[in-house]
Amino acid sequence: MPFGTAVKLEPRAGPSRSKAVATRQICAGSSVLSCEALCTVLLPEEKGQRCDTCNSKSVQLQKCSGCAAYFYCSTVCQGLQWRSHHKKICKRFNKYTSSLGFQALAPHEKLDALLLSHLVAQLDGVSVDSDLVSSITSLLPGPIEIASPPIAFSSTHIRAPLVRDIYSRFGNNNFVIHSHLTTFGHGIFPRASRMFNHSCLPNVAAKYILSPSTFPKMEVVALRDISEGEELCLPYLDPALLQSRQQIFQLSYGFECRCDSCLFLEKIGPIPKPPDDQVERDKLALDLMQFMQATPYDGLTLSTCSIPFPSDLRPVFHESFIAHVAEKFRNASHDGLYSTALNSGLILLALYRLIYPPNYPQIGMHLLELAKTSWNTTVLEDPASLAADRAKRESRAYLDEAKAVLQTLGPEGDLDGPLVEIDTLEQLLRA
Ligand SMILES: C[S@@+](CC[C@H](N)C(=O)[O-])C[C@H]1O[C@@H](n2cnc3c(N)ncnc32)[C@H](O)[C@@H]1O
Repeated sequence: MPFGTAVKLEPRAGPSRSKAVATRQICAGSSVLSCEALCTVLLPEEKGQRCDTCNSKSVQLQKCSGCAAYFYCSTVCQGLQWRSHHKKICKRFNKYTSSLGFQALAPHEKLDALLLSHLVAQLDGVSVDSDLVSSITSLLPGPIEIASPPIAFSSTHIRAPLVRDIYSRFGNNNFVIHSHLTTFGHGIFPRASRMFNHSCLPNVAAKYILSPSTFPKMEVVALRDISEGEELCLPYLDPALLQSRQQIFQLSYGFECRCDSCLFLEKIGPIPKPPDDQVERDKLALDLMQFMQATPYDGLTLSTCSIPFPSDLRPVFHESFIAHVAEKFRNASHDGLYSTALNSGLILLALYRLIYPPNYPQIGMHLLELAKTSWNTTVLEDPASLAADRAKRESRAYLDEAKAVLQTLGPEGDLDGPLVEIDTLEQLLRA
């Protein structure tokens, strides 16, 4: 299968069937795959905020005059979606979404039902033997057979067994579409699904390019230099789901992850609950920071680092501990003491560096938040004070690091975003 010159498919042992392998050295920041969405659906809260075709945000969307349930930023986008699937769905849409069958579905099932409706309507005029249909049916099915939901359009051509066959690929192949780490829709990208297996220490990441008059495009970008022969892996889930991820892989994807990060967690044993007592929690965080300071951070996560991890620090990997630190940082950075924000922000940074691979977008976004937090302090302080000078230097340092990380992934998603914020903050720091 021709996937481009930098990547080829090779057989792989276990349930994964095949793997995407670098055919040559790939530099960090290079795009290894670019493909248009076959089909997308917006999250309900994004309806009317984004164009249903190109998914760009707009304040001047035109409603479909037929169903009043789809929104477009231009007649070009409306025409594209009309020809693609909406002409088959429009008249029946409101009856379908108010039907008991649709109403009884859980929110995530409703989203799948809408995406499946779009896809079946789109495939209606296509031969069942076509490359398009087989690009979906040749994907690996999920581990559990789930009845397909009612759909808006029943095709005499794409019959129920084929619809079930297609739906059985949804759970373990479809992608969430996001902008600057915020999910706004789901999409089907068969080429990317066919290629990439999962790793909790991925060396590539998916970003989405939104431009008017086209369907959203996925680009898969190298997060670090990749050697010839290395497997390219995406994260299927947020790697910070340290406790729950194996269960999700088993249930939704039918595999056990054996990446370095999972082997590391297996080696350190079960993750104990962190203490409820705030003083003890703070002590745990302090111990983590001392351990990190004593450990030369050379761009490796702990799971690929040879230094043994102290067992009394294991509770820092509890999902509740990470969530607690993230919330403390969020609250303090918006409306609290700089010292509290900086303290919790640095603990979160240490955790992210342990969990995520270098150049992972979460690390870059968090460094940018730290830079903004430091800058906000300089505004509150006397400009001539030592405290203002220190906060400015810290802001500069976090910003430089954020820039290096986020530029690896490059521009993505909505126009306003971290790269624009970096430019603005750079100008403020120069002034
Ligand atoms: C999107 S597909 C990945 C592409 C797949 N290799 C193929 O040949 O089509 C997802 C499925 O690949 C398998 N898979 C992905 N990552 C894996 C991993 N790290 N270990 C084992 N199986 C994996 C699982 O069966 C999963 O449901």
